[in-house]
Amino acid sequence: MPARILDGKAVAARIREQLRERVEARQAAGRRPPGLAVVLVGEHPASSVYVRMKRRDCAQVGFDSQAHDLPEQTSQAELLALIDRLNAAPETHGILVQLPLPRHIDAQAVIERIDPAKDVDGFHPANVGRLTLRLPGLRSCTPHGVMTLLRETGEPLEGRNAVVLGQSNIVGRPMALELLNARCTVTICHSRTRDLAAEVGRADVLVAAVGRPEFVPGEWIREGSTVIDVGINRRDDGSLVGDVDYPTAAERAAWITPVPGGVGPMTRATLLENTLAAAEALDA
Ligand SMILES: Nc1nc2c(c(=O)[nH]1)N[C@@H](CN(C=O)c1ccc(C(=O)N[C@@H](CCC(=O)O)C(=O)O)cc1)CN2
Ligand SMILES: [Mg+2]
Repeated sequence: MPARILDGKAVAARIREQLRERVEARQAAGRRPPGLAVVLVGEHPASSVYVRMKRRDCAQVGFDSQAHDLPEQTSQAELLALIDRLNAAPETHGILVQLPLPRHIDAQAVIERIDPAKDVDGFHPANVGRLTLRLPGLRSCTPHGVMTLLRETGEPLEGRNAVVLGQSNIVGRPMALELLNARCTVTICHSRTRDLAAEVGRADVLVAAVGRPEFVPGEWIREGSTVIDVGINRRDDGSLVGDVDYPTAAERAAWITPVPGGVGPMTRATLLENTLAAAEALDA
């Protein structure tokens, strides 16, 4: 039986519709719309695309989308000064600084300058710490979105073997914590992992976030597993592929995310959810 598709695009559209209704209700009660400041430094081509999509999503659900497009030469001090202003602005509930930043800027210093209550990316150490301790807080969008998507399968996660490929701060590490909090048995694999094929073969739930096109062959995939592909790799012909070899993996998995249309739209929908949650908490 070929795998069933976990359609992130459709789930994200449903989330946006629910958010639009909640924003309408908020405004009917005389409250301001959630405000999201999206900060883009320089002209990284993929980042420009993602930022445009995020701003379009905001408009669709009735958020106040606040654009801050800064030149490549922006200094770290100038960027930190902008963050300070946004931290203090009552109309700004969420602050997102698109990554990667130009090399002359220390991204970690920028992340740590954002008020944790407005850190809708969930990257601030305070929010990562809260996730680690199973305390409520703003949770990183891609892993949080993956958890929403996993719920769509209707299959319980408790006790399942989850394998995360990749240990980045944005995806791999928070993803492993999310799965642990859902009471999976979690393995994180990275470049020093000895027998990747064997580890992947034990995965009831596999999350691939290595950033290498079609890195995971279908023959590694456990029969009947759930395969979540976080990779978004652009091929020379302009098309997108994930980190998993989709056609062969889909022959063995029970559920699989497509690329595009899987995790990417869920990352963006979760950003909107986080922004509304931040607005509700800040304006309470
Ligand atoms: N501040 C942040 N920077 C970055 C993040 C992040 O979560 N916060 N993640 C990635 C990029 N990213 C969000 O910014 C992102 C990438 C892709 C998509 C998406 O919707 N992809 C579509 C395809 C888009 C296309 O056609 O190119 C899909 O997968 O269907 C959403 C978010 C790095 N930086
Ligand atoms: Mg995708």
